[in-house]
Amino acid sequence: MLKATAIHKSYGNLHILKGVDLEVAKGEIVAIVGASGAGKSSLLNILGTLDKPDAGRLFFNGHELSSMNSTQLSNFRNRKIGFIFQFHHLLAEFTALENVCIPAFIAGTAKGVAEARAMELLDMLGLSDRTTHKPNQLSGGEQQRVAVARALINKPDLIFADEPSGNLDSANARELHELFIRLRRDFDQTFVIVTHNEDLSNLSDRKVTMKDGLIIS
Ligand SMILES: Nc1ncnc2c1ncn2[C@@H]1O[C@H](COP(=O)(O)OP(=O)(O)OP(=O)(O)O)[C@@H](O)[C@H]1O
Repeated sequence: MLKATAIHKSYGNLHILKGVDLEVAKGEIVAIVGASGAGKSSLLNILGTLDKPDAGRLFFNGHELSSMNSTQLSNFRNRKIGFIFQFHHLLAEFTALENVCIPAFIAGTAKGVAEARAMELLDMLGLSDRTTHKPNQLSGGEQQRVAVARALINKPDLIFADEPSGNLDSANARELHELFIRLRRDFDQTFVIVTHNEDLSNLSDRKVTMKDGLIIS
């Protein structure tokens, strides 16, 4: 599904990614682990097309992404990729339902269709009685599950998550990890997850370890 070859990235004179190769197959949960500063988030941002590599190639289902212009890339991101971050980045003035719908509206989905799908997702994630709550009326675990529903609304092929349970207590973290496993089992959902959480990396199908800008195992 995803193939990255010889990815390089520097910030100023800091060479952060030094030739990273990675392939991810459909239905896999890949955890990227490694010490702080190893380049995990930088790699995830490049794989998710949020940032551009200085050198290297990126393919998605055989299509080369490096040749797309920025409009094509944002369309691609909106339709094919979901993101979950450590801090959920929900919009404070919108309800849970509205937050989940936003990527669908950006993709041009009709309001009724988007809301029906958002309700279905919120229900699946145990949030059917929280749809009209605003983010500050939700617990941390609930906020992160709303962010998961938002990531899923456009039925993305691939979800990138950066420390998704980094801000959760252990019970909520465990619940989120089980949700990822359930989404993979029931929907063959593919994930690439940067995490320091051993529970999550142990639950994943494959652990990729980074050190000093390279994948070492
Ligand atoms: N936009 C940027 N400008 C300058 N330096 C950056 C930028 N983004 C990352 N870096 C630097 O690149 C290095 C790798 O950062 P990155 O966030 O990819 O590491 P990480 O492995 O995800 O670390 P952590 O586990 O602490 O999140 C760090 O030294 C960081 O300071």
